[in-house]
Amino acid sequence: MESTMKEMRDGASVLDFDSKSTVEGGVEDVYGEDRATEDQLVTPWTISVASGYCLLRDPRHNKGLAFTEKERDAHYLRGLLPPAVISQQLQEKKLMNSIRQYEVPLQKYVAMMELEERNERLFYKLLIDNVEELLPVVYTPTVGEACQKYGSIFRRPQGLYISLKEKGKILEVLKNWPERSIQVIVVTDGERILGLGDLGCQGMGIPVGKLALYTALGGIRPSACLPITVDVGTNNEQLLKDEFYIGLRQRRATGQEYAELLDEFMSAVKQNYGEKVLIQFEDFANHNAFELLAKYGTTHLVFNDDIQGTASVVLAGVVAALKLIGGTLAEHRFLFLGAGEAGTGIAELIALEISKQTKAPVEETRKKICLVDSKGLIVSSRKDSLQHFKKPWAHEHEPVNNLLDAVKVIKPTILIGSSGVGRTFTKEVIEAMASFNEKPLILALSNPTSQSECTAEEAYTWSKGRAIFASGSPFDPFEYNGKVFVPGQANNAYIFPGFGLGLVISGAIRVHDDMLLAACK
Ligand SMILES: NC(=O)C1=CN([C@@H]2O[C@H](COP(=O)(O)OP(=O)(O)OC[C@H]3O[C@@H](n4cnc5c(N)ncnc54)[C@H](OP(=O)(O)O)[C@@H]3O)[C@@H](O)[C@H]2O)C=CC1
Ligand SMILES: CC(=O)C(=O)O
Ligand SMILES: [Mg+2]
Repeated sequence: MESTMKEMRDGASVLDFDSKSTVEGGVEDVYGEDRATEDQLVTPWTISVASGYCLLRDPRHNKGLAFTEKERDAHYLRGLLPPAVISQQLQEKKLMNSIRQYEVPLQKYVAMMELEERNERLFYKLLIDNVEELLPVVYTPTVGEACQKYGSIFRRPQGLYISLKEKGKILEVLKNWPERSIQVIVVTDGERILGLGDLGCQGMGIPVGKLALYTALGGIRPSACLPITVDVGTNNEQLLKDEFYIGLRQRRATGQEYAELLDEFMSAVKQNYGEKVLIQFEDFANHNAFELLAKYGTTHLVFNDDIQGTASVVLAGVVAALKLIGGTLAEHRFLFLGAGEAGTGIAELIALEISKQTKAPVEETRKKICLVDSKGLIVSSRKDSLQHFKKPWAHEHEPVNNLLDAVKVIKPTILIGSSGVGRTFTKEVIEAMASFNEKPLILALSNPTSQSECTAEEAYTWSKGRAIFASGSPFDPFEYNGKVFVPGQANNAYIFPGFGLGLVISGAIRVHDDMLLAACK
């Protein structure tokens, strides 16, 4: 052992390279480091001990200038740091000062990601202590722009990439991840990133951001969190042409090829981490999201954040808003713009809760809720052509082509935007809501800010200060007629970290609707 270690230090005779090597090509230096060819690889050896120079480069343990005198002695750090010892509190102050100086949100994002790569404890300290200020940086809206530009800002992998190239080897890929005790996985296939569409492999920013919140808001150890992007290609032409694109350069696999990769992934996760690992599906397109949830909901500990997390947080928001707008849940009429994952997920949980409260069957309570999609109001005459998750919402009603007309005929008390399309709550729509509601509840859930159905300013101005408003991405307080209105944020971030924590610490192995209702309360 002794001699092997010495040989490794002295120049890697361990690998038994000599001048008679059969390796063709490659340029050789005295350490044999450049012997690798494409056919014959040189195994990269590192001796990893968390002390000295390596310790300063290990984000899990590095404290930078906050290492105390005693720690500097104990961990062989003398001389590797300037003499000043700076407390974590002061480090935090310095970093917040420098982050505040950036005017471009993406620069703040990059600064935060660099900090995470350098000093993980400090990263989480900043995030926890300044959550209101930094949530829009590491999460929506800035994470949306980060995903769009991920190819350019990508430095080091922050999670696992499992692509079609890894088919048949996913279990091995999972074993490449340095941590063993994984409790929460957030996985995306990048097809519906916020309201920005298909960003392929660059969707990785989303699982990374979501898991940062699992730690900052849920208290799950960072090492127990694993962000994963399953790359089955992208249909985003711009990315396919982008020379900096980091993903598979092919159109999306579908059908059996897609299902088989996902199936291998789900089996490998269970085999590697056991039955109690939580898998959160995030930002899949709806044609896969509902199917994956139905398929794996009975065999794995999974939930879909966009369908179920959003439902839980929005129901909680509506129930809280009843204190302002009055009435019981059952006394309200709901209209949605957008009948996808978020829209139908929220609608179903509201119907379920009304059913619980009133003892009416859920088939009846669903009738209090109407949804508009890109083709107009969902009505029974459209039933045959509807995707399965829309069918329960195809009520008996005359066809209505657009949102404004739907608002006028249905006269909802609560209007919820989950369309992914910005500025769809027009002046006419908000004015109509305000014409028959003393306090219309307006939720513009779509992310990021550019896709919000309306801004806070628009909701308050067009309703003459009467709207109760919340949005998926945050808006600043707005002053109208001398009164300051503070908009709420309706985002699943308010629930998934706590929900996930509950699942993990309770030892649950399946997620049930009752848990979502309990979380909502
Ligand atoms: N605040 C939060 O916590 C959350 C917010 N979201 C946001 O919600 C948005 C939608 O997400 P998700 O439900 O998963 O997406 P989906 O793609 O599943 O659903 C989008 C829905 O909007 C409809 N739609 C699209 N364009 C229009 C339009 N111009 N007029 C009317 N309807 C339209 C679609 O219609 P059709 O079916 O006819 O195509 C579809 O029904 C995204 O922006 C996402 O960021 C999502 C989850 C959580
Ligand atoms: C918040 C979120 O999950 C989304 O917009 O997709
Ligand atoms: Mg999402």
